[in-house]
Amino acid sequence: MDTQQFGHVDAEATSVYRRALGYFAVDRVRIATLVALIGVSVCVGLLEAWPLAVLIDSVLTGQPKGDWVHGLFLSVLPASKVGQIVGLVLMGMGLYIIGYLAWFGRMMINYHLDYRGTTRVRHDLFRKLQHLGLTYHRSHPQGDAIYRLTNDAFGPWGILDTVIGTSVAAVMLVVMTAILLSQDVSLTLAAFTVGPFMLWSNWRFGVRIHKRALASKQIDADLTSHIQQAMVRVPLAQTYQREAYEFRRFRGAVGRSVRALLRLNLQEQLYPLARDSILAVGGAIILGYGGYLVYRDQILSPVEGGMTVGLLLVFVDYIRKLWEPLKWLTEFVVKVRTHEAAARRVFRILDTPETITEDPRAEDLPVSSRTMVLDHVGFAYRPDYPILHDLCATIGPGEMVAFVGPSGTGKSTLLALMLRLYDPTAGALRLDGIDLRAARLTDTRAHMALVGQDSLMLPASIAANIAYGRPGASRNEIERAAELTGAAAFIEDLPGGYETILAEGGQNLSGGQRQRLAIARALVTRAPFLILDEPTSALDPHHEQLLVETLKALKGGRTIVLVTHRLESVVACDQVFMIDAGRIIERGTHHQLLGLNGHYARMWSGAVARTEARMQVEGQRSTLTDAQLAG
Ligand SMILES: Nc1ncnc2c1ncn2[C@@H]1O[C@H](COP(=O)(O)OP(=O)(O)OP(=O)(O)O)[C@@H](O)[C@H]1O
Repeated sequence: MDTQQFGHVDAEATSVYRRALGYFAVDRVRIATLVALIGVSVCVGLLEAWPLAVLIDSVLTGQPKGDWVHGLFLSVLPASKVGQIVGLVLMGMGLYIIGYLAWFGRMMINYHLDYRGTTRVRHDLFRKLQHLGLTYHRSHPQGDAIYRLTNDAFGPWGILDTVIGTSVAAVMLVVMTAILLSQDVSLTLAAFTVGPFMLWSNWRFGVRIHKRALASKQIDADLTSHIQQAMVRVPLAQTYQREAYEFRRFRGAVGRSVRALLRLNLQEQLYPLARDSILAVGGAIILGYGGYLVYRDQILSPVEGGMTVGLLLVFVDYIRKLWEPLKWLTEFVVKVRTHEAAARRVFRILDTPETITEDPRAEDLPVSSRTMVLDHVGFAYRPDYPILHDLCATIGPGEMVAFVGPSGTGKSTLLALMLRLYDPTAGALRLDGIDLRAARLTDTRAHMALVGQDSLMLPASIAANIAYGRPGASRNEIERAAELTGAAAFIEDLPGGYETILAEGGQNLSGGQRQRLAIARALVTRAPFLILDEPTSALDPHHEQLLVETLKALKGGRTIVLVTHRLESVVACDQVFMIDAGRIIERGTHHQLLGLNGHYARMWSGAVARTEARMQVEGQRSTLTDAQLAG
C-alpha cells in the first residue's frame, strides 16, 4: 500500500541513511564549514528586510519605534538622520554582499562534497562490480551496472544534501516564526492558515512522485542496457537487414522511458502548482489582512506599537522567504525517498555476495611451475543441470595437454574453473596439492594466462594491448611475443606499427589478427600456465602451424592447456583428454588414442578427411598421411 511504502521508515531504510551519510564522514570539516556558512546565510536572510523597515518606520517618520529589532539597528547608527540613512544603506549593501559571499562559499563546498562523496561511492561500486563473478555479470545487463554507476551513485549525496537543506529550513522556519510572532501574533497565525493544505498536498503528491520516480529509474536503466546491447548488435542487424526491427525495439524502449518520465513530470509539475496555489492564497491573506492592520493602526485609530508599513514589508519578505524552507520541509520525504531508492540500488550491488571469495586464511601461492590436479571435479551452472562430472586428471609442470570433444560438452567451463572464475560444485582443482579455494585468489590467477574465444581488444595501442597482462613488459618482450604468434609481420606493415591504436573491440583488425594479438598477450605474461581456448579457430593453416611450433617450443618451460577442435594442434600434446557430455571418456597421447579406435580416432579421421578435401580444393595434390600430419 502506497502510504505504508511512503511513510514508513523501516530499519533497512535507517541503515541505508546511516550508510549513505557514512560516505561523508571524512568530510566533517567541510560539512562544519558548510553549516557555518549556512548559518551566516540564514542570519543575513533574517536581517535583509530590516534596514528598509527601520528606515521607513524609525528614521523617516521621526518617531523611532521602541521594539527590540529597531533598537538593535539604531544602537549602532549615529544620531543624525543623514548618518542613519547612510548607515542603513551601507548595512543593506553589506548584508547583500555577505549573503552573496556566503552563498558562493556554500555552493563551492556543496560541489566538493557532492563530487568527492559520489566519487567514493563510484569507486566502491566499480571495485565490487570488478569482483563479482561471471555468475553475476552473465545474468545482469551491462546497462544496469552503467546506470547505477552514473546515476544511482548520486543517491548518498542526495540524502546528505536533503538532510542539510531540510535542517537549515527547519531552523530558519523556527527563527522566522519566532520573530514574526514577536511582531504580530494574529498576522503570523494568518500566514500559517495554509499549513494544513501544504501538508496535504505534500502527502498526496509525495507518494505519487516517489513511486513514479522509482519506476522511471528502472525503465531508464533498461533503456541504457538496451542501447548498449543495440550498439553491439549493429553489425548483426546490418548483416541480416534487421535495422527496422532493431529500430522498433529501440523506439519501444525510448517510448517506455518517455511515458514513464511524462507520468513523473506530470506529478512533479502538478505538485508545485497545487502548492504554489495554496501559498498564493496564503500570500493574499497576508497582504489583505496585513494591509488592513496598517490602515487600522496608522490611519483609522493610530496606535503605538501597531502594524506599520515597514513591518508589513518585513512580513511580506519573510512570507516569501518562509515558502522556501516550507518547500524543503514539505518536499523532504519525497526527495529523501528518491535518493534513498538510488542509494539502495547502489548498496544492493555492494551487498551482493561474491560467489568467488578468498578464504581469510588463504595460503600464499608464489608463482611457480606446479602440478595441476583435477580431483573428481564436477560443476553445474544451475543445480538441476550439471555440466561437468567427476573429472580426474593430473597435468604436470611443463606438460602440454588438450581437452577435445564435441561442442557444448563443458571444455570452456573447465578452463574457467582453472582460473577460479567459477568454483567447482563437486571435487576440487589443486595446484601442488593446494585446493584453489584455499589459495590467495590473485596468486591462483597469476599462475594462469587465459586466451578466451573472444580475443577481447582494448581501444589502445597494439603494444598496450599485448602488455595488458604485464604492464611492465619491455618493448623487446612485446615484439618477441608478437613474433612467436606470427603477429609481428602484420603489425610492422601498419603505418603506426606497435603504436597503432585499435578501434573499440579491435574492429579494425581481422579475426585472425586479433587472435594472434590475444595469444601474444598471454605469452608476454610470466604465467606458468598458458590456457588457450580454441587458439587457432581464426587462423589460416600457415599461422596455425606457426602457433603449434611456438607451443611445442614453449613446452617444458610452461604448462600449456589447450581446448581445440583443430586436432592437428594436439598431436604434440603429452596428454589428450576426450570429453563428452561433461565426462572424460578417453585419455592418452594422440597415438594412444588413435590406437583405441574410439571417439577420438573417429574425430581424427574426420579431421584428416576435411584437411585433404581443403587441400584438394586449393588445387594441391595431397598425399597427406596420418604420419605426416602427426610429424
Ligand atoms: N554462464 C552460463 N550459464 C549457464 N549455462 C552455461 C553458461 N555457460 C555455458 N553454459 C552451458 O554449459 C555447457 C558447456 O558450455 P561450454 O562453453 O563449457 O562448452 P564447450 O565444450 O567449451 O563448447 P564449445 O566447444 O562450443 O566452445 C553448454 O551446455 C552451455 O550452454
